[in-house]
This record gives sequence, structure tokens and C-alpha cells, in this order.
Amino acid sequence: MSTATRTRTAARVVDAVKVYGGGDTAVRALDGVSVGFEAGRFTAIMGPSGSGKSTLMHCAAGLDTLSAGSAFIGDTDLSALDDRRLTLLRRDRIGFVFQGFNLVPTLTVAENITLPMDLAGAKDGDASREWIDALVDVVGLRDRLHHRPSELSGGQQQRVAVARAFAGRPDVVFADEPTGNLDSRSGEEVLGLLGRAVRQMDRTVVMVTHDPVAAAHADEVVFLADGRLVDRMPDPTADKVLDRMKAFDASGGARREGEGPS
Ligand SMILES: Nc1ncnc2c1ncn2[C@@H]1O[C@H](COP(=O)(O)OP(=O)(O)OP(=O)(O)O)[C@@H](O)[C@H]1O
Repeated sequence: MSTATRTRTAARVVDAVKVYGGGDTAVRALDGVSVGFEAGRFTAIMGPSGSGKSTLMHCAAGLDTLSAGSAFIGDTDLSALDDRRLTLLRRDRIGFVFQGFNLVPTLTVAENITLPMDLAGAKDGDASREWIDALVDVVGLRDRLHHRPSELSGGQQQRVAVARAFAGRPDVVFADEPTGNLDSRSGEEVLGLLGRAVRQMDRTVVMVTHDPVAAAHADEVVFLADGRLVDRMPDPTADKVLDRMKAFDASGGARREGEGPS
């Protein structure tokens, strides 16, 4: 039973292809990617600029659609959902953290955190009150609950965004460069938080990042190059990730079969 629990896949794409545009200018941003993101794990997606990281995240999270292949949240095939159901799935089963914190300026910290649940009309039962209470402690915002975002530092604002992403206990939280706008100390705090949410609160996080130090907070790093999955690294360290990235620089990224070096 515990094995089954451990190997649950929170999100996955199978043979994912994404082509932007058409004709001579078509860009194959994903070129047959199959990858699963295990529940209860923190996975980082890395790769050179333009390798398809954001495209993979957006398609896996139902923010964009694949040109071919399938994307699943749990057992739900996203391509089988109409727009309304997709919107509901994103609201109820997925949390998002973006580089620019995306908080509502007129709401307090507490209101921002519970906004997705309030919009969903969730009943404020004891279980969810306890969960939010625990989250507020994990993100260290108890003394800021009645402040507005403009009264907080960037790092504090991103901690609010992290709490908001986890508030509805989604199946998976997708984070796109969550530390991109933060200094290194605030960035470390936010990454530590994501890691604690996974390990102490049994959450699932998938994070796109450029930064080997950020990726080292994950349980596993998956590497993309030229729209393909080229490597996976369990138990990453910043040095190991940096070395792997340098190999991409040296080779100019992964080449398609039959394609020579430029
Ligand atoms: N909306 C779009 N229209 C056309 N091409 C796009 C679009 N979005 C992305 N691309 C192209 O698809 C490829 C993959 O882009 P993507 O943003 O997924 O890469 P990335 O690895 O996240 O890059 P970065 O690290 O620079 O953010 C790139 O060649 C990019 O120019």
C-alpha cells in the first residue's frame, strides 16, 4: 500500500509535442517528451534558455494545450476536458506560483491566501481552517496577516503567493521561476518553504528554474534540451547541476538525430 502511495504520479505528459506557429517559422518547443512528476516530491525542470521548460510546465498544468500527446493531472486526461472543466481543474487541483507574485493589492495577506478557496465557494470547515493556520506558520506570516502586499518585502510577498498556492490542498503546485525576482536570501527562504511544504506537509511541487542553487532544493531535476527530455538527476546538488548545465553549453544542447553540430 505504501509503495502504491509513493509511486502516485501527480502530473505527467506522454509523447508531448508542442509546435508554435506554422510553415517555415514553426517552432517545435516540445518534441516528444514523456515525464511523470511523482506525488509527494519536489521536482525541478532545468535546461538551456529556449529548451521548452515553460512550455512543458504550461502544458502539464493545463494553461496551454499540446499539439500532440497527452497531459494528465492524476488520472485526468486534460485533452478530454472542455474549457469550463479545465478552468475548474486548475482552480481545484493545481496551485501556481509565478515570478511576479500576482497578489491582489487591495486584499490583505489573509484574504490573498484564501482567495482561491473563497472564489471556489469552499466551506470554511475546521479542517481547512487548521490547514490554513498551519500554512501561515510554515510560511512565517502570522504577524503580517492584516497587511496589504505593498507593505511587504518581495520575499514576503512571494511567501504569501506560496501559501495561496497550497491553500486549497491542490494535487500539485507548479512554480515558474519563483525566485527570479528575489535576492538570494529571500530566494533561499522561498525555496526552503517549497521544500518544507513537500516534506512536512506531503505536497507536490514542480518548479521551472534557471538556477542550479534553486534546483538543488528539489528531490530530482529533469533536464530538457531542444524540446526533449535528456536527463534526470535524483538528489541534486548545485555543483552537480551546474556541471550538467555546462555540458549543455559545451555541446550546444542536445541535437536531434541526424542533426550535426551548428
Ligand atoms: N508563444 C510562442 N510563440 C512562438 N514561439 C514560442 C512561444 N512560446 C515559446 N516559444 C518558443 O518555444 C521554445 C521554447 O520556449 P520556452 O519558453 O518553453 O523555453 P524555456 O526553456 O522556458 O526558455 P527560458 O529559459 O528562456 O524561459 C523557444 O524557442 C521559444 O522561442
